[in-house]
Amino acid sequence: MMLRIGDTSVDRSWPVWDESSLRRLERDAAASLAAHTLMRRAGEAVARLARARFAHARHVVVLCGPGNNGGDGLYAAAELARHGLRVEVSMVACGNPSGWQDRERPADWRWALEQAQQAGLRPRGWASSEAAATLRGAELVIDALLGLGLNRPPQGELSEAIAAILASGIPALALDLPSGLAADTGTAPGAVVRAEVTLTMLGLKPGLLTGPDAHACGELWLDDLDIERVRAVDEPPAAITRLGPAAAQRGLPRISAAAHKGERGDVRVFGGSPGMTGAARLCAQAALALGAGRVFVALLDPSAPMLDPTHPELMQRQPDTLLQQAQQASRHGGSCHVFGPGAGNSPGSLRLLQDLIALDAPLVIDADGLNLLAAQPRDGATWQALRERGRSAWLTPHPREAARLLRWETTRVQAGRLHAARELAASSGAHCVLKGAGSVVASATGPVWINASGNGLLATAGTGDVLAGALAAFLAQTPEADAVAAACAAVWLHGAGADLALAEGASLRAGNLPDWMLRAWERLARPSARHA
Ligand SMILES: NC(=O)C1=CN([C@@H]2O[C@H](COP(=O)(O)OP(=O)(O)OC[C@H]3O[C@@H](n4cnc5c(N)ncnc54)[C@H](OP(=O)(O)O)[C@@H]3O)[C@@H](O)[C@H]2O)[C@@H](O)CC1
Ligand SMILES: Nc1ncnc2c1ncn2[C@@H]1O[C@H](COP(=O)(O)OP(=O)(O)O)[C@@H](O)[C@H]1O
Ligand SMILES: [K+]
Repeated sequence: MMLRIGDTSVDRSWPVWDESSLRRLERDAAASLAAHTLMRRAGEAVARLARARFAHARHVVVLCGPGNNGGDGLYAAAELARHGLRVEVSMVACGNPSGWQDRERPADWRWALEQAQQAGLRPRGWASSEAAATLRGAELVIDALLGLGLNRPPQGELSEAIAAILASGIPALALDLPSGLAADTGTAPGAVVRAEVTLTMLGLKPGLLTGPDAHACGELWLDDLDIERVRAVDEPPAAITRLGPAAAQRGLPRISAAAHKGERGDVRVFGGSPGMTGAARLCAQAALALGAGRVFVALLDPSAPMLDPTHPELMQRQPDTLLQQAQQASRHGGSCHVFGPGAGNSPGSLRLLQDLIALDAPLVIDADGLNLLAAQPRDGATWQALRERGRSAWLTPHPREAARLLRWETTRVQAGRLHAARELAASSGAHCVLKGAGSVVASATGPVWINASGNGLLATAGTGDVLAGALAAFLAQTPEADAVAAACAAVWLHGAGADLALAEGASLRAGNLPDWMLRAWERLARPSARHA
């Protein structure tokens, strides 16, 4: 079965596999199949997609590397030649042709080379001096240089071939992964192919969904090579799961027809020190828009006006008053607190954060709340209280905030986003939403989700405050047992709103993001889901 990931008509909760799990799956599958079956299926799938997706291409160059990724490419080349296309095959970093059938080479690779030769192809070695000529006139280049086996920056012929693809401007169909992209992390240690389309085999890899170079994959397709075990699952989620609309839909708050405002959750937002009141207001406005029954906001700037005339529904209180209200209410459920947007770093802010951590209500810690936390010793009382609290806490760092919390460099966070999010969750006992393209939702135990929605339009001030407010609105309306599903819904809608804005060519700013999120919600929710 082959399909385009992101096609909403077939969206499922796709499991995502790290390299070692994929290798295990491959071994298990290969053990019960005739020799070379997986490579045959992979090559056939690539040829099928090449012919369908690049139907105009009559002249195809296939660049094959020294491992099984190259073997898949050789079999795909044979298939394309059998369909009458003009196909040229270049063997990159494969050494002298006289050694291609040496026993040290992978058996599948040697078999695929024979298949290509039997199809009438004459694979040639890579000639550095003729790099540009190798690709000249081609309408499609199939990148079968490196896949799962990347273990160091591409050098020599491999980096030359990647550079030639990049310089040629010819559309590239990457086989399994864009060559140079690390499957587990979405980083590129050196040059990386920028593919128009990637057809990945067997299962999705984290590095195609999150990480600084994940976007190198372009349009993403999956072929499961007809291995039953890797099919999309609904329940329970895999260890790592792609967060798409199907999963988001399951986490949407259910609003009963007879609901009253007390049942739709109270959100209390603490933040907005002098000069930063907008951050707390944006957060509160988002909580309101996303359906919280009542939203209270305490601004830490004592001179801030007590009314937001654009949003008279918001109830503004002094910080001490709102804290007292939170202390009295927190045991009754149906509320969520947010600490952080624009909160500053004064001793008073820290005390407030500590008081909120001590309460028995869900708590979202964002922005300055995370910076205050980062400045506290890991073995001190604040972190200890966070680890020991009974109700869920949510940390929503962007990569730099995560780096401060973990005491790492930001580049280290970005070089292993799943690892960073898990590490943060494990050390704090809280759930973590590591923001940035492909946001990662992780818990101390339990599965990790990688968000599939969102785009660069979100890279504008205040959109993180909106996420914190939306998250709080959903958590306040959801029983603790379903908190992760609700958070996933909020994270997905946040990106999906931006995707709708992009599709319509509209401008996006934090202030109108909640409206776009509601439109995304409208599209997602069947009437029965919203009003069940
Ligand atoms: N496992 C699966 O689930 C399935 C796998 N399938 C296919 O197999 C592919 C994985 O094959 P693979 O393991 O042979 O690795 P691959 O990426 O071809 O390269 C390894 C070779 O490259 C070399 N090399 C690495 N980095 C290098 C560098 N920077 N610069 C230079 N050389 C470098 C490395 O050399 P070495 O480290 O040994 O010196 C080795 O020779 C996978 O992506 C998919 O296409 C599917 O068909 C079925 C399901
Ligand atoms: N290129 C991108 N693709 C997807 N999401 C993005 C991108 N850039 C930013 N975002 C999202 O936008 C939000 C920005 O949050 P944050 O950095 O906290 O901003 P602020 O502090 O200004 O509110 C996060 O949810 C992040 O995931
Ligand atoms: K590749």
